[in-house]
Amino acid sequence: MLPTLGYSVLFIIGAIVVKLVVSKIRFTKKYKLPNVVPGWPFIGNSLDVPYPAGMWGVDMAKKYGEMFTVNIGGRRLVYLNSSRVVTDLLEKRAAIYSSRPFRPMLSDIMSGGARIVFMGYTDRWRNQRKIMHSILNGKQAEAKFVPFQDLEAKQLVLDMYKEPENFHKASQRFSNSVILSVIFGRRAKKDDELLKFILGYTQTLGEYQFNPIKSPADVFTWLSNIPTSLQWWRPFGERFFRKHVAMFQKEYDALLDKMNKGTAKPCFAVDVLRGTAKKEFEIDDIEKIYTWTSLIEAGSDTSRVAVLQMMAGAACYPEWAKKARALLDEVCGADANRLPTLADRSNLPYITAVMKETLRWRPFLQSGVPHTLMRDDEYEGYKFPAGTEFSWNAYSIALNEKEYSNPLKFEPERFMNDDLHKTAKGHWSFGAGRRVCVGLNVGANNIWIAAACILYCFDIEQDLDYPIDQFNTLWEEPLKAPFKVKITPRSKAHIDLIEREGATAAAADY
Ligand code: HEM
Repeated sequence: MLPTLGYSVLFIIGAIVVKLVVSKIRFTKKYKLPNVVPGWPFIGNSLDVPYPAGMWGVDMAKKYGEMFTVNIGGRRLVYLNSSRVVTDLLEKRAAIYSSRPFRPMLSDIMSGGARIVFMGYTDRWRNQRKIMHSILNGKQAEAKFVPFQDLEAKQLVLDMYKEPENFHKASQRFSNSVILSVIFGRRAKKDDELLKFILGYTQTLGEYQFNPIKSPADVFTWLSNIPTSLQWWRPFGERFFRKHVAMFQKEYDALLDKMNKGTAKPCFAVDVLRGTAKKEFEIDDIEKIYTWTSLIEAGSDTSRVAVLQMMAGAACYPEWAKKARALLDEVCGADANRLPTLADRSNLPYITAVMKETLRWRPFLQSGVPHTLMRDDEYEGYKFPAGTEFSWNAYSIALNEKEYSNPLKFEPERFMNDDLHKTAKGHWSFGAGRRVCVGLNVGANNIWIAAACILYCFDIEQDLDYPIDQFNTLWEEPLKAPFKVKITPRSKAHIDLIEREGATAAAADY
């Protein structure tokens, strides 16, 4: 009996090995991927990619050149390390390079299949994207956002003045409040419950991204076919989903209550609930919740981090901040006459360059976001199978001197050119092709007004006892300040201005 069982097991193992070898030979005959990085059997390079991956990406690009391929548990991910190849593939061939990897845990279990950022290139994605586009872009949308951005920036400088050590919290509240006002018609409070909840779960989503231990089915996707009772990761994912829906349901119910009492402010959610929004918005409640939630999380986290990076840039390279200050003084007065507003954009092109350089200097998504190829493709002698993933290697492009002169330096002058007002041109921080950030105009204005008000009001300096690590800082650190910095008001007149305009902003209660 035993020898027979032993032979059977040996036979099965042998058959699997032969199958693997045959499919590998077939694959190698048919396809050719660029610079395949050696990995371990079965798990490939799953354990090699650190988080954050920025400086790892820089080193790998130096070693392998314009493209290299890693294997994450059988999924092939090609890193694109130059603007040339990102443009050729993700931009020019966007029609077939715009899907997303299949993520049974993150997308389906944890997000009910309704979170746009994880969706494939499907009709559902197109519809949600259309909805978001209509909320975020165009002249009418801008007219809705700008008053909130101006108001929240005033409170931002007040919060930084009162509690400079909590500058990260001030930035969190600022960006979150802008998008909350547009979506739910309410401001974010200090230590807002929803904001804390978002910061907590975005960190969890980050930790679960392609983590073979926490989220094995996203790495070894075939695991999603085993019986659900054996999927040990599933109960956590389902709990995460239920908690998420319950939290946003609370917002939804609070808004319904305000609508019944006649106290609801005009906002996007009210339009949807009253049925006055467009036809695309006829979607089920889970999808409504995820449309709002995606806007609130993507709209908060990215801008809050960018504002902190702008401050790190000012502390590390003070000469550009001095120049920006002088230009702001010409427009708003050297004696602290008034805070800048977004209406000043046409008179302050240098601040627009500061906004673009903030995005270029240290991209928020350090090694990009994978786009999935939808059918087989060929490029410069390589043959890619459908399903291959491609990511722009953001840090490696941003810090490469073939792409930018003096790339380590924060130097807004590099953007003072004819493309200044093309927000996404000259850097890849908003992504590429058809998946490019749908909120880029809102994000750009958030950074613009925050930078203008902060640079006008404060001296931002390094704390020499704690120099800023420009390369390995985890900028998106959710619970504490990612670096130390000294924030000092410029003068008594500036303090008066901050208190005066900040107090009016803080009093706006809705
Ligand atoms: C500094 C600000 C921002 C940065 C750096 C940023 C960056 C990005 C990046 C890199 C992507 C992925 C692009 C790709 O896959 O090619 C993305 C997608 C997205 N962003 Fe932003 N973003 C910012 C602000 C915003 C804002 C303010 C909103 C909304 C209010 C927003 C909403 C979204 C959404 C919904 C997606 C998913 C789009 C899709 O998958 O089709 N973002 N963003």
